[in-house]
Formats: sequence, structure tokens, C-alpha cells
Amino acid sequence: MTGEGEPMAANSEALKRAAAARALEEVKPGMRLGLGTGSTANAFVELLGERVRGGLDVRCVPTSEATAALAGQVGLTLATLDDMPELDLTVDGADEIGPDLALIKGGGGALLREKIVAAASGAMVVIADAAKLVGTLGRFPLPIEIVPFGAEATRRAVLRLAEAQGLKGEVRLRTRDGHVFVTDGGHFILDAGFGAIPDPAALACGLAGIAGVVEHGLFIGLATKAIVAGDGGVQVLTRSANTES
Ligand SMILES: O=C(CO)[C@H](O)[C@H](O)COP(=O)(O)O
Repeated sequence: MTGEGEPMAANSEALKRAAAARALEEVKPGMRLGLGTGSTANAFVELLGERVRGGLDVRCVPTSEATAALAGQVGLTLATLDDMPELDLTVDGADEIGPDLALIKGGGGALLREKIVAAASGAMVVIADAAKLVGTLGRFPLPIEIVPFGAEATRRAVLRLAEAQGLKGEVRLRTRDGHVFVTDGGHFILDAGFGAIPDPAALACGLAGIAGVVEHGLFIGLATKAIVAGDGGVQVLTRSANTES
């Protein structure tokens, strides 16, 4: 049994890197870039670093402290979103990619900054391995960022909303190493295991109306392209047609 999971993990890493490499083709000299968070986004940051060390001139806004640290290590020029409030392109990973390139994000806890940066970008390219493609969002528990004050009251409000929308499942406060997980912005995360979410837009709208919810991981209408690497090669999906190009 030893090492049974290793080939799949190694394959997954190779697929993430293949998607990241294809995303580099979207980057042009002089661009203002948003850098996502997570293992797939890290692969892109590392490859971008190689290009920058080879002379490519871009400036980058990271979506997390972790990405900022990696980007600094590989030699990228960093700026804040206040320095560059409008970006040309953001490249980020996702936990799920559904129809019309609606996404679930926030598995890494960076969804708030990720959404702000994506919204400030002219284009958002999502990079992923094919395991992230789903027919209906919701297999991955939906991350919901909340303020620490009244966290339990907010959790119950989320449950009431879910019930009103016919959704069932556990909503748990995220922990890490036995402690409540705290985001870069000082907030908590609820992970909502609703299962299939038939109407993501209605859920997004409802969550946005709950006091205490800072942001949620449903990214609707933000991704313009998804670059998805699978065993059969790299597939490029666009939001308008959601077809291979
Ligand atoms: O939303 C995210 C972080 O908040 C990540 O993009 C998402 O969790 C995917 O991560 P990975 O590329 O490691 O699978």
C-alpha cells in the first residue's frame, strides 16, 4: 500500500504546471497582473518568475501573504492594489469550475482578496487540473468569509438561508491545527457542505445579504477563461461559449 497515492499526486502536480505554463501565453510585456493563491497559482508564479528573470517586465498584485512571499522569492515586482487599482489580467486557481465558468474558490482561505483582485482585472484566467471541472457546483464545501464577532449567529443565519433555498448540509467553522483558521484579513471561514448548488446566483445573492458575511467563494461572471489540463491535454474554455478553442 505504501505510496499508492503518489502517482496520482505527481500527475496532479504535472497537470497544474501544464495549465500554468499555458497561462503564461496570456501574459504580455508591461502587463499589470493579479496573482492568485494556492498550489496551481504557485506553479504559475514560479514559471512567471523564470520569465521575469529572463527579462519580461510585468508588475504583480498578490492575493495573499503566501503568494506575496513566493512571488518575492522568485523575483517578481510586487505592488499593492492601491498602487495599481486596475489590472490587465489575473491568473488564479479554483476549487471547482462549473457551467459558464462559475467557480467555487476559497479552499486556501484567500477568497476575499482573490475576488477583489479579480473584479479589478480586465480578464481572469483560471488554471486547474481537470478534476476541478464539475457539472454542478457544490461537491467542494463552499467557503464563506465572516467577521469573528457573532460568528455563531452568522453561521445560523447561513443555515436559515440554506434551508429557505432548499439546501441541506453542515456549515462548519474552519479550523487548522486545532485553532480557528484566520484569513489574511483577520476574518473566519465557514465551510458550507451543501452538496449540489442548483442556483449559485440565488445563493450568492442571499449570502451577500447576511450581516456578518464578508464575502463568499462563489465567483460568478468573473472568470473569462479557464485553462484546464487533463490526461488528454490542455483545454481552453471561454465564458461566452464555454467551449474548447
Ligand atoms: O481559492 C483558492 C484559495 O483561496 C485556490 O485557488 C483554490 O483553493 C485552489 O487551490 P489549489 O490550486 O491548491 O487546488
